[in-house]
Amino acid sequence: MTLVAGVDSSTQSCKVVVRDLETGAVVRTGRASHPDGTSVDPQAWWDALVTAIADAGGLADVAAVSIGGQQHGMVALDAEGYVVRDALLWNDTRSSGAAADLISEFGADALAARTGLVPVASFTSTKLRWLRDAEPENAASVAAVALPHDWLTWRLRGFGPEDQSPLGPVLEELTTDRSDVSGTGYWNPATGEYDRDLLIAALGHDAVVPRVLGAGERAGTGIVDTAAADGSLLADVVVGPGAGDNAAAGLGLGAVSGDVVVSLGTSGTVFAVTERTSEDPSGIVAGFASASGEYLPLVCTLNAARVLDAFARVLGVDHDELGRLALEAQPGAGGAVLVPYFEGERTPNLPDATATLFGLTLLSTTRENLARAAVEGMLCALADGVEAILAQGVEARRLLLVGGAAQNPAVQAIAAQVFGVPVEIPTPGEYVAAGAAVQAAWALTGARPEWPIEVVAAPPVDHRPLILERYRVAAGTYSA
Ligand SMILES: Nc1ncnc2c1ncn2[C@@H]1O[C@H](COP(=O)(O)OP(=O)(O)O)[C@@H](O)[C@H]1O
Ligand SMILES: O=C(CO)[C@@H](O)[C@H](O)COP(=O)(O)O
Repeated sequence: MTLVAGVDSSTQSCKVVVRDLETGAVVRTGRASHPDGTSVDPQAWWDALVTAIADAGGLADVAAVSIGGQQHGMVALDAEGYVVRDALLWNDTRSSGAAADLISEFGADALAARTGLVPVASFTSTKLRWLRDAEPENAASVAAVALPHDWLTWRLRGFGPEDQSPLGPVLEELTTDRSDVSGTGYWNPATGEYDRDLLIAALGHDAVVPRVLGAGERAGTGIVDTAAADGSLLADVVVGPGAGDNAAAGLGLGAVSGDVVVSLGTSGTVFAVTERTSEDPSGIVAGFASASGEYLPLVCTLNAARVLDAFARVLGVDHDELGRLALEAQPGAGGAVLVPYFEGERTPNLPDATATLFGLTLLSTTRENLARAAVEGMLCALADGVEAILAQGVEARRLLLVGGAAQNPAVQAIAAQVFGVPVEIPTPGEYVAAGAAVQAAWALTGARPEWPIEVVAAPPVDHRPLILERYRVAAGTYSA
């Protein structure tokens, strides 16, 4: 049996899935946690990757591997290959002022046309501008800029600082892919080229940026044997291009025209695979590229699964019980409305906002209504995203619900009430890692594998417009 491996280095954890090349069947899995926080030493991701690989039984018998990862994080390297400072993650909002500065210097319309994006704090270019202004000494020492999956791929291939890697700090060996580079703010999805002027405007000087690989292209051959202490290499393992996690999930799901994916992980995202680039000067829809050669218009919120984590904690229950409580309440949660901007928010662009519970009365303040308000608030925050994606001309025959929180039956049922589109739940699984495994197989054989995806639930459409109407009134008070 030929085996391939896919990795999802996401915000909260690292997951490794080993699959049978022929059938796509999952053979082994491994997992390790990432530290909390929005500013993280990338070494923690490497340590988690090593642990997750060991947990998955190692990669010694695997023919190919590819790494999907959280998007946008700024991994700044000096000329010796050391990280200059902790990486600022996609959900770190300190660069919101830098985003506003870039917009006022270049204009939202021009930036949307040049990069597919209007800057918000999530995007890498704003983090570089923040570094230039807040930490000029660190900025001056930056020799290369990479994304989380680029850096992990480079390290796994054996590159890195002299004292930490067998092959040393060869910055020119950094690679990325179309999907992840499209979230930097200095790459043009229409031309497929870096926009060097924007990179220089952000960082203050030029730097090495990773070579951009196409779908199915190899980053190289040979990986570090993470089970060996001496840095020896597994010389024959093919390394795929890797991807941003959302694009990898799209690939893992085999998303095609008519599919809109809603992912409920740390972030909430809504996206579709399209033939054409998208340009949204309002900045709501990011015009990313897909991991399979097309495009990936995407809307992202900062507050998704962890909204439910917080309410489960406060109510002293686990996720299953939170779901049971939520389903015992009526749609609309007795008037309780949660606007869940716990981490600030990106869509709408309110980086300093906090969450608010509206509409509480003595009668409505029950555990059931609070649980339901949490689920409704998390989903309603994404409803505008679904509308914005459809406004880009995307057709939605069904919404595919994935990510940690999508496993919750209450989330599935309430999604069918909030979104006006049929909802389907694919077999529970790690779809980012699945997409990365697809890339590994593609890079190994030269052909995209066709592994089956099954839908295990399709809650009947039960549209309750009242839920979203009330939410919009409450959320509207933020921008008033
Ligand atoms: N049954 C469940 N109900 C609600 N939330 C869940 C459930 N299972 C996992 N989660 C939450 O999903 C999140 C992890 O999802 P995941 O898609 O792996 O996130 P990420 O990719 O951002 O790390 C965690 O916040 C976890 O608590
Ligand atoms: O910033 C975005 C998309 O633009 C996020 O979707 C990140 O890519 C993090 O993903 P998760 O860890 O939530 O899967």
